[in-house]
Amino acid sequence: MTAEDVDVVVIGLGPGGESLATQLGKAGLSVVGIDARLVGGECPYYACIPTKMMIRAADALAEARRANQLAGSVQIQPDWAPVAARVRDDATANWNDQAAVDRLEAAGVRFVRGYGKITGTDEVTVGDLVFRTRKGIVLNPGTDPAVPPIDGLADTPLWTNREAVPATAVPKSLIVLGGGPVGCEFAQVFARFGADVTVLQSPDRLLPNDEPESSELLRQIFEREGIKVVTGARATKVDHDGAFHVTAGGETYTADQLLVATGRTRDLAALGVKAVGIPDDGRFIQVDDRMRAADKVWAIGDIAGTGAFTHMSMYHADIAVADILGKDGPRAQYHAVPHATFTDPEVASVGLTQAEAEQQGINVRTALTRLPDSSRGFIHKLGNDGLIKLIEDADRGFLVGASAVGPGAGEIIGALVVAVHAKVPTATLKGMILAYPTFHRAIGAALAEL
Ligand SMILES: Cc1cc2nc3c(=O)[nH]c(=O)nc-3n(C[C@H](O)[C@H](O)[C@H](O)COP(=O)(O)OP(=O)(O)OC[C@H]3O[C@@H](n4cnc5c(N)ncnc54)[C@H](O)[C@@H]3O)c2cc1C
Ligand SMILES: NC(=O)c1ccc[n+]([C@@H]2O[C@H](COP(=O)([O-])OP(=O)(O)OC[C@H]3O[C@@H](n4cnc5c(N)ncnc54)[C@H](O)[C@@H]3O)[C@@H](O)[C@H]2O)c1
Repeated sequence: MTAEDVDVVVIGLGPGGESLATQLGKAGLSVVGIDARLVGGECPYYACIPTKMMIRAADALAEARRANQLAGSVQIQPDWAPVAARVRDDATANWNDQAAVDRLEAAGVRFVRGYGKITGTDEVTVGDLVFRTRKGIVLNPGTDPAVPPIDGLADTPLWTNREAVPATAVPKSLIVLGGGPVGCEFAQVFARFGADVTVLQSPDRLLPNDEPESSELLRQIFEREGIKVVTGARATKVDHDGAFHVTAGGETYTADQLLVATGRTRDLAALGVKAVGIPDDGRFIQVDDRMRAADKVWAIGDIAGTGAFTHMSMYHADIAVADILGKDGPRAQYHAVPHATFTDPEVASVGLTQAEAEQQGINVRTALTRLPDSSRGFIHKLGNDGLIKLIEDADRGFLVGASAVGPGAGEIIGALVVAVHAKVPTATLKGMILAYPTFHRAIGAALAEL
């Protein structure tokens, strides 16, 4: 096979890879973008966008139910059909990426659908095509759902996010294995559409990467909504006889459907990373602050292990683009990475948790205020659950982390991202004027406790 010479090959076109390839193509480089599945990756077709459409619908139902106590009498007949149609038609164009391929090609990128592999220094093979790169290779392979090696689980008709997103009907009953962001978001959606949902989570709380107070509040709300939450429950056995029977923590739970949401994985050996000196036995690819993983190799997105979020993939892309184009762009820094889990209430955070700050030896001072105690919480009444927690470095006098749980917490956290990112002195934050009566005004109440 004769190799073709190009400037850059991008293996995997998740949100970051797509953006990077587009930027480099527009900058005049000869770029080949390779994806085995759909251009844009998990986020537009099986993750962020369709799941947030499902959540929008589930939240509309919850809000309509609240109207019964706030605004009269409302009759609700949940129907999954409009949700499934919106996911199929609006979010994913029936899982067709032609529009994304067209956009990429309009930017001058050559798109190849197939599984790309590094087959030598500066060399990538996809099917019977071989490319030799002048400037380098960018890896944006993202992750596949991880299905744990539980006795009896393989070969059952389980769901991961890739089957739950295209679902055309709501199961009567659902076991959700894993209480991280994926498990929690889906659990509440399907419960609000009438499924009898049980979450089995092996750690002792939901969303273990968030503050314990956030986890505890979400658990209370899930239980209030009729979702069964079993923590400390590591699944060890699955039987399927039409229904799923999952054994965890000595008990057996039965449901019509099982959704596995136990994390993500990527086979680095299949990507051929060893050919450029990158170890292929770990979960992630180590990168420096310019996203360099090896000589003339960059890795961006989930695979970099700095937070599996679309905003991180896009952030990495811009840094790698600047480096590839030889520009003196900003270096990656991770002291103010935000995330939001879009349950109701939303659970958002930025920077360090209290435990992480303490582990780093920071002299931590914390403050916590509850949204129902705020004026806006009092007005809002039903659905006002939430909190704001601040983590201050007391010696240096600025916030190193913060959490917000509540209606619109993913928006509230924006103000705290600015504070943590820019290391704004706590004294300066205390002088802010916050509009009345907003939920974010509770940040002021929390600051007053520091
Ligand atoms: C259910 C769910 C909901 C989520 N919701 C949110 C959210 O609300 N907000 C948020 O910020 N994040 C969310 N995420 C996370 C988000 O989807 C990812 O962080 C995001 O997609 C970025 O991933 P990535 O750029 O690393 O690559 P991915 O999106 O995983 O895409 C990688 C692409 O590479 C391709 N590929 C892999 N290997 C090869 C190869 N060897 N050759 C060719 N192609 C290859 C794959 O086919 C895929 O298209 C969610 C995730 C899930 C599962
Ligand atoms: N809104 C968002 O930003 C959003 C939404 C969804 C997913 N994501 C990202 O996608 C990634 C994947 O999310 P996820 O929730 O699948 O993974 P996760 O790793 O965050 O959570 C999975 C949970 O399942 C538990 N678990 C593992 N094996 C188990 C078993 N056998 N029995 C019971 N519990 C078990 C794990 O301990 C963990 O707490 C995350 O990194 C997250 O950042 C982000």
